[in-house]
Amino acid sequence: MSDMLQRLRDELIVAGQFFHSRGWVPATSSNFSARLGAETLLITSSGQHKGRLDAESGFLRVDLQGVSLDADKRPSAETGLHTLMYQRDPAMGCVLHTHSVNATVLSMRQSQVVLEGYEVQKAFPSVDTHDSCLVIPVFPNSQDIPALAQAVGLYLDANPQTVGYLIRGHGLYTWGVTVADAQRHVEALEFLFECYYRQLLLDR
Ligand SMILES: CSC[C@@H](O)[C@@H](O)C(=O)COP(=O)(O)O
Ligand SMILES: [Zn+2]
Repeated sequence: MSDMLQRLRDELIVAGQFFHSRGWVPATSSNFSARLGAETLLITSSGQHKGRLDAESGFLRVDLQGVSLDADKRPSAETGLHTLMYQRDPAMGCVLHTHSVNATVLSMRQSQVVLEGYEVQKAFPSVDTHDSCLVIPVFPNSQDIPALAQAVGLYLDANPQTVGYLIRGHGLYTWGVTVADAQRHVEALEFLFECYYRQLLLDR
């Protein structure tokens, strides 16, 4: 087993523990991946508790089409939403999907979440001022992952600055060059969703 695989696997295990401590990966929800090479990804296997990932059974390798390279293990049911991001960008290093209460509830009420005026928007490399606008689109949920991935891909073609998206009643997808970057983006978006939600309540 390569040093890189072990390092990325350990980083994803720690990310899962952190997300679990914050209540963002309930039950067996959520999935994580990281790039091992030009054509290979490490991804969580389906049905695992992401706060208690086992180094052996919790992960497998897939190719960029999502085909398992470890025959005895089944990749995440949402692998197509991960491979989409790596296929689009050779610099993509990590994709994280979480199921927080705020992401789930907001996605039921909004067609998009528009974040404006928050200092924490600067957690994203493309943002250098609070005086900016981050649009987080909401896609209808679907069990047809190839169709969902196609819809996301078309949106990203038209909106390449997008830093993450929501799936209605389901959760958040965000990404980064490294696991640390993607983890920071989950944390920033969760903070911003909490602020957005509280502002909606104050404005009622
Ligand atoms: C336990 S419900 C959540 C799942 O349906 C799914 O949305 C999810 O995030 C986890 O699926 P998985 O196949 O374990 O990667
Ligand atoms: Zn999910």
